[in-house]
Formats: sequence, structure tokens, C-alpha cells
Amino acid sequence: MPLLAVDSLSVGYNGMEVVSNVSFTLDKGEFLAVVGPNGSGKSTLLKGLFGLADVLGGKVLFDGRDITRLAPHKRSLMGMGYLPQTGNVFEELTGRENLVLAGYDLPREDFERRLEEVLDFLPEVRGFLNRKATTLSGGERQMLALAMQLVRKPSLIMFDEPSAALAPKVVEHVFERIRMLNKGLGITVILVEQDTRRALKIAEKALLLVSGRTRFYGDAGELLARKDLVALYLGIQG
Ligand SMILES: Nc1ncnc2c1ncn2[C@@H]1O[C@H](COP(=O)(O)OP(=O)(O)OP(=O)(O)O)[C@@H](O)[C@H]1O
Repeated sequence: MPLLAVDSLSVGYNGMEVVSNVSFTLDKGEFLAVVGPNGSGKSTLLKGLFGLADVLGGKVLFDGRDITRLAPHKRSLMGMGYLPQTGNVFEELTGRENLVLAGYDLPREDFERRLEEVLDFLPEVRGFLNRKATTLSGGERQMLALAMQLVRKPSLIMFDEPSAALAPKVVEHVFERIRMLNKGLGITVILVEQDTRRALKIAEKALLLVSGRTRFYGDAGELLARKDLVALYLGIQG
């Protein structure tokens, strides 16, 4: 049984359809990149999968359970994580306070144990524990936001353009961490990313969305090799 099965999903806002009829499945530990031109509905698809946009048709099964209409916090309790582009940390709180909030529903001892595991995995976050999130750089905030996800031990994390507005060197680091949490911790990943080449190199599977519809779904390497699609929709050379 796949961890996530998306069947003919249509998503939109106020009854207006933005994403139409998208289907894919993800097994545990797989890595899917969602790519496509600006405005093609990539973020909307993630929001639909997390219960933050209107599902206008189709079905989403997670761990075998129909979650199509489930509230976002219940999805989170089931092991789904979602990292939006912005607004992913509480700015006025310290790193530790952010992490405590992320684990609000975990028993105290579990939380402390998990926090230690997360800090071993993301050692740089130790340095942010007593700093207010407002004082952190964009890349540091991403790391804190990632730690907030990991403390919940998700089986799936969905990232919405984690590299947006970050310096190239920092992007490298963020991607390395995403790769490690997939390969090392076995967490299933859906990545929406502007840097298509990078996304397709790190992922196994790819979904190319054009005007809200699936233009390609399959092996990420195969999409990279499809010069026609790459030239038309992805703006990367060769
Ligand atoms: N909250 C909203 N209400 C109404 N329409 C929206 C909302 N959010 C996005 N849209 C519209 O949905 C369409 C798809 O937007 P979306 O952000 O999902 O695309 P995207 O592929 O993620 O784009 P980008 O790569 O530029 O981030 C756009 O036409 C956008 O204007």
C-alpha cells in the first residue's frame, strides 16, 4: 500500500479550479519533485494535500485512510508535515519556544528526547535555541522550521520552494539536509521547487504541472532527459 495515493485531485479557491485531475502515488521513502512554470498550481496542489485549499474533486489517501476532507492539524497528527514558503516560524519567539510549540501535543519526555535527536541531526539549530526568530537569517529560519517539522517525526514532509530568497551557498545546505532526511531518516518528501534541475536531480519521481494539469508524471531522470518538455516548460538549458 502506498503511503500517499492521490486520485484525480482537483483543487482551487472559492470554487475556481486551479489544479485539475492530478493523480500520483508515493511509497514510503520516495522523493517526488513537483515542477512547472510560474502559476501552474504547484503551491495550490500542496495546499490541497494539506487541507489548506478547497478540494473540488478526487481523493487523497494517506496511510490507507481517506483524508480528502480532514483538517490540517489532524493531518499533522497522522504524520504529514508541510513547510510553506513563508510564515513557517513564530518570529517573536525563541528557537526553543518555536520547537516547544511545534511539539505542543507530545508528552514532555518524548518531546525532550525527540528534540535531542533533531538537534543531533541539525546541529546548527542548537545555536538558535535562545535566539528570537526575528534575528535569524532566511536560511537559519528554514533550518528552525525544518527542526519544528522533524520534532513531530513525520512520515511525509511537503516543502514549498525551500530555496526561495536564499543565497546559493545556503540553498546548497538546505538541499543537503532535505536529501539527508529522505535518504538517512527515510522520510517521504514532496518538493515544490523553482530550481528545476536541482529538484529533478535529487528526486526519484517528478510531476510536471502546466496550467494546473499533469504534463508529465514519472521518473525524474526521464523528465530531465525530455529536451522538448524541459525547453518548453522548465527554462533550463541542455
Ligand atoms: N489564495 C488564493 N486565492 C485565489 N487564487 C489563488 C490563491 N493562491 C493562488 N491562486 C492562484 O492560483 C494559481 C496558481 O498559483 P500557485 O501559487 O499554486 O502556482 P505555483 O505553480 O506555485 O506558482 P509559483 O511557481 O509562481 O509559486 C495562480 O493563478 C494564482 O493566482
